[in-house]
Amino acid sequence: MNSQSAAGTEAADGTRAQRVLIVTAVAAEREAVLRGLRGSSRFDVIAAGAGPAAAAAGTAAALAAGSYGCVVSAGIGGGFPGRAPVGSLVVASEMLEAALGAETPEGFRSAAELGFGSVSVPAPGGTVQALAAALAAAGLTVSTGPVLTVSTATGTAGTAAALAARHPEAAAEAMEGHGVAVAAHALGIAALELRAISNAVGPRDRAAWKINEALDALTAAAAILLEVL
Ligand SMILES: O=C(O)c1cccc(C(=O)CC[C@H]2O[C@@H](n3cnc4c(=O)[nH]cnc43)[C@H](O)[C@@H]2O)c1
Repeated sequence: MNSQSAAGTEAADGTRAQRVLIVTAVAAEREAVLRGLRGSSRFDVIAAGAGPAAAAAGTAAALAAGSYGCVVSAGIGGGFPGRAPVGSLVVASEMLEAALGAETPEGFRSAAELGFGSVSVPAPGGTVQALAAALAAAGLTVSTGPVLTVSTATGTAGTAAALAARHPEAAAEAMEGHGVAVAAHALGIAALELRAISNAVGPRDRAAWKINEALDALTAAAAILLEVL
């Protein structure tokens, strides 16, 4: 007899049986995650490509080929100033599609405002809190909050301000989380998003991105995923 929770499937002997799929965008992120997982056979890690479409398609294909209890969108991301500093980690409370909508003379109208239905997939709250607590206990800087999925990385102060005004609780932005979550949700599988912050959301300064620092944080966080999921 197994007891099921968002954080895992615990067998009668106390062992966890849940298989976990981790979806990154690029190979460097996949390798960073694999370093942290230290060869655990319970986790599969794929690099599905950048953007929500590639992420959703890659996730759906992997879920069709295997049996998983949980899916994690993981990688580097941009942090909203004052919420998620460079080098820190963000565990998403929800994976929110922020780019889908329409321009109007009065400004951007979101897909939700246009009546397209929900553009947000909530993460399982207990697991989010457990993961954030475990990351903090390991000495890592972590915050929780919505992570926005965008198709164009923010590159101006104006876009950053507009996004922050529309989503004042947002902690980070990246390009895949909502796609991964929609694919998982369609199969009734819990989805999480974990971002290591490489840059601030704001005026583009690619040379200033701390990619290696963020990949190191991602490796450290993956080691904690082993304990929590
Ligand atoms: O150039 C490299 O060495 C390198 C190593 C690892 C990752 C990359 C990427 O460019 C990853 C692309 C991926 O990163 C996310 N991301 C990061 N910052 C932002 C942002 O400010 N806004 C949106 N997305 C961001 C995103 O998920 C991309 O798919 C390069």
